[in-house]
Amino acid sequence: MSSIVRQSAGFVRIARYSRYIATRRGLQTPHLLRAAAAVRPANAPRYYSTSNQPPNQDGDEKKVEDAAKKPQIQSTHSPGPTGAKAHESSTQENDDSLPLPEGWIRVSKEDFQQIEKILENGPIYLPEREKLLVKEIRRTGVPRELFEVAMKKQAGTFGMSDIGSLLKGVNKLAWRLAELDAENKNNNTDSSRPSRSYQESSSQRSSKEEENKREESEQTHDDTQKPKFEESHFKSNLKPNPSGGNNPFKGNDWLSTVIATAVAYYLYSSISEETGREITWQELKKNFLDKGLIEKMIVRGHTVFVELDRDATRSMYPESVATRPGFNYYFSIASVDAFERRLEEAQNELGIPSSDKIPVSYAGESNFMNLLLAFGPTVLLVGILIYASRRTPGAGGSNGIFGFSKSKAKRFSHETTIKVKFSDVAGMDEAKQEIMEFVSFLKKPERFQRLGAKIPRGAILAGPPGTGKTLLAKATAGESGVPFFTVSGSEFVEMFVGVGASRVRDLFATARKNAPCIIFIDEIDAIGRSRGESQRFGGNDEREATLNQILTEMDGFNTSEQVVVLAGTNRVDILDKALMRPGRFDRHINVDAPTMAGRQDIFKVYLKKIVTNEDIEYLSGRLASLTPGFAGADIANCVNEAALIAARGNAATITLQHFEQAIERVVGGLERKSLVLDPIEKKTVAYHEAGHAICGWYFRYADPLLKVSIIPRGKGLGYAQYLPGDAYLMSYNQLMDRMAMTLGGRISEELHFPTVTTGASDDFSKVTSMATAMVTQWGMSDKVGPLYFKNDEGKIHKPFSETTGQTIDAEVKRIVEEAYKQCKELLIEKKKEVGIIAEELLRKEVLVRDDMVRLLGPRPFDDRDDFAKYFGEEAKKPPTNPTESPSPSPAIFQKLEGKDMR
Ligand SMILES: Nc1ncnc2c1ncn2[C@@H]1O[C@H](COP(=O)(O)OP(=O)(O)OP(=O)(O)O)[C@@H](O)[C@H]1O
Repeated sequence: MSSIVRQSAGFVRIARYSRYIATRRGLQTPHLLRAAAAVRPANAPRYYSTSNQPPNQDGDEKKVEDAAKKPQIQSTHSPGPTGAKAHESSTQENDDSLPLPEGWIRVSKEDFQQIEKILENGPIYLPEREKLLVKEIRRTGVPRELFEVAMKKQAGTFGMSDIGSLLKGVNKLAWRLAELDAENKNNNTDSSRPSRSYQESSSQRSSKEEENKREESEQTHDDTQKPKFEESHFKSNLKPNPSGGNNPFKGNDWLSTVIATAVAYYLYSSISEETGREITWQELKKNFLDKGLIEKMIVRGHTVFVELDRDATRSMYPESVATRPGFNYYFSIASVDAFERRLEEAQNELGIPSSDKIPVSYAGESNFMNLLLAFGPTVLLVGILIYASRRTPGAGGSNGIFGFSKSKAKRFSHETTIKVKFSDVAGMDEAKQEIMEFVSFLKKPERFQRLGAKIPRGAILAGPPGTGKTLLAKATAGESGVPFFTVSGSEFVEMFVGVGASRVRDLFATARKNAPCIIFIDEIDAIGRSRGESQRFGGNDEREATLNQILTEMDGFNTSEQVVVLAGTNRVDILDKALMRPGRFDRHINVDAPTMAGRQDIFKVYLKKIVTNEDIEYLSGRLASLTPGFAGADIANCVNEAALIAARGNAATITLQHFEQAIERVVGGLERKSLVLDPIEKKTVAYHEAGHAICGWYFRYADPLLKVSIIPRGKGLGYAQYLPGDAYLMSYNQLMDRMAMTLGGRISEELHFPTVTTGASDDFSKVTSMATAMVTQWGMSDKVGPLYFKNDEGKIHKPFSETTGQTIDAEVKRIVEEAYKQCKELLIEKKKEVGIIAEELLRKEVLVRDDMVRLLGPRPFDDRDDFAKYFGEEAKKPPTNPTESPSPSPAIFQKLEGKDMR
């Protein structure tokens, strides 16, 4: 395709050039017209007016005399090319004419008209003004090629093969006229030095004048009104230049001729006379078939071309286009059968004997077209595939097409994207410590190699979501300043078999090329799941092949290759043991949810990035104690939420209140202002939450209560917020108090309403799972004993006997009943207090710790240290947010113990 485009662009260039020769370099009309205009005022009357000639002009009189001495020129008309000799001989008869170069022919008036017609209508377009110059060819003669073409045209034998000659002739002529023009201009500018040739020209001019006048009177044309050029400008003693000067088409250069022919064909075919015309069957029958003028018919697809007997047609229709060579009528047919029938009938009607019937031949539409239609789509498809495969970097061969087998790992480099440093990762000092060793290995490998230490190949970072595993890996790359390739385990898995393994190969090959570098495979459990585990569910060969490839690649490193593989997962428990063995992922780094101090550090990192006037030390501590169980990602989100809340209120800085609103939003969910509870439901929710609050206040081991609310948020209709603190061990009593407190809502409903609601189901779920864990995992049941039964819901068979199962059920029930009894005794005792808190809740909707102290007096037990520091008497009081709009609603109650109670 592109070659065709290039080719036609080449034609266009040549065509332009050809035209350029004829119009710019050749005829130089603008100059000519300017020159003509300059002399016209003086000379025009002498040329174009016979009646207004000024009487006393010596020069003119002399010219008239000269003209009278010269013999009259008689044009010799030659009917065809054979008359060329006669034309050449006529050169002597015309003194006004210029010497004829070799291969040029003098033309008669009739021939001149014919040539003029060709030049005006021929393949090369001449602007109107330049056509006037064509008149000059009476004096210059014409190239033989042009003359012959003119004769052929006159005889009606002009064909495609003559186009080359025509163009060549036109070019030669254009060039000659241009030279004349150039010479005349030179003469004009050097008027102070009249040359001999000029004097000759002057003498010739008068004879020309005479001739013009004679022609004018003969033709009785009113040419006097037409603008004419000063002829003296074209008279010169210019030596003939048969080779055409600088003409690029000079001589018989075959290439020029071929190109010229091609250009001419292109131009001519676009403007030439028609080569065919559609005709109806009726017309064809009436005008040609019935008269026996049809020689042959050719069926091509659904078109029939009619070949006429040209001589017979010429004798019958001498003026018809049908007589032109190469001209054919054609008509369309619906089907070949129908056409044959019709033709047969028409010929039978005319009584044409079978031996004289019109021969019909059948031609394939076009071999090329047929081939194109048959093989084109296939060739195109194959071409596209090959093209696509070539475009894929490194494609072909083992990499296959479209890059399916290329690793999708994203590459980051120290200079461009990885700006994370260890200082940006807060609250996981041990993990940082572990991983920093990789950095020193990448930076100074010789320190390890010198002592014969083997460089660790990789580390698995395991921990809950959002705890900063990816961040830690990025910081490692940022600190070590090496390229960092990050890819998710799921990106190895594709629907094509073998793709995962080849992507692993590609990833490691790229990493080796860029060593030293770090590969980080996030969510490695997507491919690193234990092979034995997956067999149980039918297995997945593709995933296993990918895992095997990772194992192979990690084995394939030699100790000097500085490629470190880090992997992140939330499910380290299901990873294949082979992956975890030393020599592959040597280090197992736990990245757990941050402790209180860790959260404080993380808060500090993010508080630095926002605008706040609060004391960062106090603020970060308070926020950290408000957010037990929060991972780094939750903290980052919380700080951002606070900034958004502050911005929404057009605040100048972010205050503690904004942070607390943000935490509440993150913990409890979005406030549901549209949820309107009816009064009974609202009252039930208030008493339910008051039951929890009273339990939290009066049970010794309950977590400190922070806030009670009956504003619906997230999925819950109300909630009580406790601060459980970072408890790593829990005693039996703590568990019992927590269970009793969780049942406080339902028991309060029982005590204050005639019936109970569905709102306590989430409480029951928590209580049940706590009691079950006490019996089956924590060894807190004497009857079951110190046994551990893993609660795996996927397993069909329980890991204990039927009898043990019954014992477990009985023990779980017993523990829950004990907690129930404990709670009921307290709430019966504190029934009045429950009522006080519930009524206050109905009024204010949100109660904070201060309200509880005001209504119930101080809590009878000491608070935890951290709680006392940030929320006790000595601490600044957190601003309350009682202004949030009330909104009652149906169904489920949900409470929050920090984050755990969701
Ligand atoms: N210790 C931390 N210090 C600072 N920012 C942290 C920390 N942990 C998490 N973040 C923030 O949380 C975002 C998410 O962390 P990251 O993607 O590293 O978690 P992850 O453990 O890889 O999670 P997942 O297991 O879901 O992939 C980080 O971009 C960062 O903003």
